[in-house]
Amino acid sequence: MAGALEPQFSANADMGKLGASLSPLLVTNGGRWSLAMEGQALEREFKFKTFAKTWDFMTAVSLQCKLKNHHPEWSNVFNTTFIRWTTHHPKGLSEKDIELAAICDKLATDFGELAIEGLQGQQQEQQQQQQQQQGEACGLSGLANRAVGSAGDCCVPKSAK
Ligand SMILES: C[C@H](O)[C@H](O)[C@H]1CNC2=NC(N)=NC(=O)C2=N1
Repeated sequence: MAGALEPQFSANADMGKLGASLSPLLVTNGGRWSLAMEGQALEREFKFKTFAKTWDFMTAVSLQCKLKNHHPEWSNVFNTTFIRWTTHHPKGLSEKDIELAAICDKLATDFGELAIEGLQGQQQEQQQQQQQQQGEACGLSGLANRAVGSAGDCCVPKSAK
């Protein structure tokens, strides 16, 4: 079960510090993010009223990615954006993933993120898991997975190849 996953931090991470900043982001602690990919990733969906708002949010996120030199695995259809933060090299959750996840939460609020009606954190996570089990290939995480497959080993420095 995704909720029972332990975070897998990338090599050289200060686990105590990362654990403390990660914890409030998680659905299990009242946040909005779920651990995925065997604890190596944080993911969630964002919904907005219109495509224009969604795209503005994604543009704002992309500016932060440029500033931090860190990219998400993400996909978008109409008013919904799926974002997964994971570090490709060294593999696992890093400080940048956690920092950018928190920035996404803040930006989403600024751009008028819609509340997921009637769903509390735990229920929301159950729904996400069901969606994963029901075949992510046609969902937004499936779209992001396809992009990951095509991008190859994007983040391995040339010296380590
Ligand atoms: C060479 C450059 O520093 C790397 O490609 C960076 C850029 N952005 C990155 N983004 C992510 N998500 N993981 C990485 O390992 C990573 N590495």
